[in-house]
Amino acid sequence: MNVVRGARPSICGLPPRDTESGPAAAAKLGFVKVNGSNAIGLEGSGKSLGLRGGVDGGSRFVRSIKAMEDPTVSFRTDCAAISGTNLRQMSTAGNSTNIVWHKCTVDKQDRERLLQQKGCVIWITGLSGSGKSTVACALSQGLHLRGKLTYILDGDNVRHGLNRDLGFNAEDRAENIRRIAEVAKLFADAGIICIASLISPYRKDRDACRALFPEGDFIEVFMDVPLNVCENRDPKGLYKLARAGKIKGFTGVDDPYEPPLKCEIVLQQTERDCVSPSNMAETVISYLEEKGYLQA
Ligand SMILES: Nc1ncnc2c1ncn2[C@@H]1O[C@H](COP(=O)(O)OS(=O)(=O)O)[C@@H](OP(=O)(O)O)[C@H]1O
Ligand SMILES: Nc1ncnc2c1ncn2[C@@H]1O[C@H](COP(=O)(O)OP(=O)(O)O)[C@@H](O)[C@H]1O
Repeated sequence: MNVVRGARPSICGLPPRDTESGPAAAAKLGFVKVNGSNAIGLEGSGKSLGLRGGVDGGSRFVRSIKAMEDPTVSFRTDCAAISGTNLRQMSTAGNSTNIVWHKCTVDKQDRERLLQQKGCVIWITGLSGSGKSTVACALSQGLHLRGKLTYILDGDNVRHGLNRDLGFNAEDRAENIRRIAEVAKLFADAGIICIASLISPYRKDRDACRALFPEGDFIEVFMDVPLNVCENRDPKGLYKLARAGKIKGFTGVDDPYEPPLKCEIVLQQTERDCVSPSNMAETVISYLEEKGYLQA
């Protein structure tokens, strides 16, 4: 029995760092806290480990860490394999020259096995007020209840931080969309189902995002809601301000919205036909199920 206890073993002559502690460090060592006591997962032992998570309204999921059941998973201890430095290939990306891609032995598939899902991005596009944020939340909730890990990148929210330097002219919108797509790509690589909800009004910007992802991993969802419905909702009073000329370049008023010509999912709503956000979320979840994204 290979029980790892105490401080991390030293790697390449570096002394063990006793500053590393907490759940992340414990997880690295194979320790996971279950109901307050330390349970130990054993590499290659064929034993699974119960983990409690996904709490909602009193219901709990008990899931097992598949990686720990997988006899092919083993720790590499040689420096080259761990650091990935045996794969040196100089490249250039944008203004960055002489850069080297660093590859790790733990990859996307390993993370997906652990999470029992496939990393991807659900890209929700549509007019302001079309219900993007609402459906993003409903979707996140629906997937969470199924024990799936999601993260929402909402245009409005990301503009409070990472994209606070950007406005709403075409160039800034393109940069806003590009950055969110790059972040979504990192989340997808982490094995997470990333939900991006932003107007993303221009087709060519959305197509550029799609090109960043492997085939199938960019799932474009169009909120097909007529402008008058969005304008009647106007929860933030922005259409009113735009019509009064107090906001310039407002999407749908004096800046264009280009609907997708071909996308994976259309969530349609008319004045008469009111579909609930949870029904819309179910449509997306069915798609994910059918395409195999809810399993590793
Ligand atoms: N000029 C203009 N046009 C459109 N929207 C505007 C504008 N100015 C501010 N807002 C508010 O910003 C939110 C849109 O941000 P996004 O990052 O989704 O926009 S974009 O994808 O870069 O076009 C958008 O949020 P939602 O209503 O949730 O879509 C608006 O609240
Ligand atoms: N399926 C729906 N049916 C009726 N109203 C909705 C629906 N989805 C969203 N809404 C309402 O429409 C308004 C705009 O929704 P929101 O999610 O903020 O849109 P967006 O993020 O596209 O700007 C909100 O007041 C919300 O409650």
